[in-house]
Amino acid sequence: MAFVPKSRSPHEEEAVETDHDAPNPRQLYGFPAAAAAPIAFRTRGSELRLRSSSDNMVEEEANAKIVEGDFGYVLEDVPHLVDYLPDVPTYPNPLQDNAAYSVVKQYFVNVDDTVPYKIVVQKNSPRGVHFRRAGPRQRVYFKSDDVLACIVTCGGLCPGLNTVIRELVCGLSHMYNVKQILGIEGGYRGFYARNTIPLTPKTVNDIHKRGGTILGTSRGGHDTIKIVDNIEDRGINQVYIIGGDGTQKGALEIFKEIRRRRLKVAVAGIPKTIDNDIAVIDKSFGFDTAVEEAQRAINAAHVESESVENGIGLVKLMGRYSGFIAMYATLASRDVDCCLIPESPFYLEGPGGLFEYIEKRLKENGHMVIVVAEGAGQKLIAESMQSMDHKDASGNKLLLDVGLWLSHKIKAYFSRKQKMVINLKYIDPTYMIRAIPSIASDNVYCTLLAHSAIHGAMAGYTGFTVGLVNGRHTYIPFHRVTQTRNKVVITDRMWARLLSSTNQPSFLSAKDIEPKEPEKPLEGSTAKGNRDGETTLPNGEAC
Ligand SMILES: Nc1ncnc2c1ncn2[C@@H]1O[C@H](COP(=O)(O)OP(=O)(O)O)[C@@H](O)[C@H]1O
Ligand SMILES: O=P(O)(O)OC[C@H]1O[C@](O)(COP(=O)(O)O)[C@@H](O)[C@@H]1O
Ligand SMILES: [Mg+2]
Repeated sequence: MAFVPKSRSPHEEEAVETDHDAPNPRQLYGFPAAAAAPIAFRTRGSELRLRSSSDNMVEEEANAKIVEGDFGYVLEDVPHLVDYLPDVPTYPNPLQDNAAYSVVKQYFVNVDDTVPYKIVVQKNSPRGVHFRRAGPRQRVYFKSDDVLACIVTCGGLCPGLNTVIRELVCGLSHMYNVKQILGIEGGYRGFYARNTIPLTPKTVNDIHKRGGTILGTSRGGHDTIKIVDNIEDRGINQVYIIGGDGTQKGALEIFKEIRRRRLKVAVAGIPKTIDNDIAVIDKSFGFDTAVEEAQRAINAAHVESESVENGIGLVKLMGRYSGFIAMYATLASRDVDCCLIPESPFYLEGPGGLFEYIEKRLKENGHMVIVVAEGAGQKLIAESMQSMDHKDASGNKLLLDVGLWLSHKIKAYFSRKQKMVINLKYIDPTYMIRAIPSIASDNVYCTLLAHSAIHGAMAGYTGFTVGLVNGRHTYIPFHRVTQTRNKVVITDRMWARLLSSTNQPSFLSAKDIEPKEPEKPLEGSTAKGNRDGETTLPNGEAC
């Protein structure tokens, strides 16, 4: 039977009389209680339809839970425990008795709330893809005393990791009275190779003031079966996984195995990447801190270069596949004359090349500052060094040092030109910008991400990652943030702003610029890459 929402007071949008009457997301979105063919249902006067059913429903749900509504509305929903445990009981949310939160009008998120992915629309645009809004629900699927949560951090460091750990521990304790929280040490392999450490608000109280992660981290070592065996053996029922694209892929595997075993375990991801390369989300935590810290290196490069004749300050910043840190640090600094990123191939010799530009800048200004993202120019270096492709333990490409290579090439070029003596200082602050504690604004952001993850897991959602989409906190299916990578689009306005502010050559000719595909209506999960086909600003705007 279709679910008909009852009349709602602000605190009653999910009102039910008994624990077992809680609206079941399976029913809400057309799944019958047990896996079978989808059914249509009506809510708030609009028809929502499951896009498709298949014989292999379980696998399909792991990858996509798509609901279609009127006027091209598409919800890319996240899994829920009741998808495979239809009889799991619910309880009133303890937040309704919490002195701090109970006074907030409409504290609980309306069960129908979703957030649009594309917000620039025209009169006849379809409503497009939406994600479920994050936040506390009126009913929860875990009794506080029964929760045994664990937290793990994986991949490279990023400012704010400790803040997220702290806020998960304090949020679980203070909002949901959870008493049992374990830290998994040393990344994924810590599940099966290390002992756990108990975490309490007291033990994590001031960790946000420290860089790194108190839990330790690692690359490689993801063994799904061993990890889930361990989760099951320890009786863990909420798993909070903080990490980048690789980590979220690992989290999806863990979720799928947990669901295959029909365990009542919620798996929530908190995306971490200093490179800001995770798809869909507006910005990753720690990114602002990284850009801020990069200013110190750029300032030093500027001071050094303008103090000598023909001074060149060269700064290498992080950015394996995406040049967001370099682009934003350059735009913020205004002292940078040239920014090189992985997305924008460049060349050294000849007209329109880097050497010609350096020479011109030095003649005009007597000094210059170059910022290079570590992933820039990799093809060029590989060609000149005939290097092999090396990978790290997680399978990420190991980069050749573009900073050292470029220093050497620039020096060699100008030593051949005897009339121009240059003075080059190379600064490599790459690890300094990610090993520091997060700045105030990132700390607040970390709190909200941690709280979103907790509310989602308590409400029975699973197999999701939290993320800011157009300034609103959402739950996003894992596969959505791992199938593509967020990159600077060099034919969009933000890169044009950078080119105009530095005056550097674009290193592109008209034939290098692929014609933009004509805009197609977004179709559910087929929509890939940046929304609106434009560069996503870390502040959430598209431009
Ligand atoms: N495709 C994958 N499937 C399962 N686990 C993965 C996958 N890719 C990476 N991982 C695991 O995720 C963890 C972190 O990955 P890594 O790429 O190093 O960092 P990040 O998550 O920051 O991108 C590692 O333990 C790695 O083994
Ligand atoms: O920690 P390592 O292995 O030296 O890795 C350095 C890489 O880590 C990064 O900080 C990104 O790390 P993640 O993929 O873990 O987010 C890159 O900027 C850099 O290339
Ligand atoms: Mg990564």
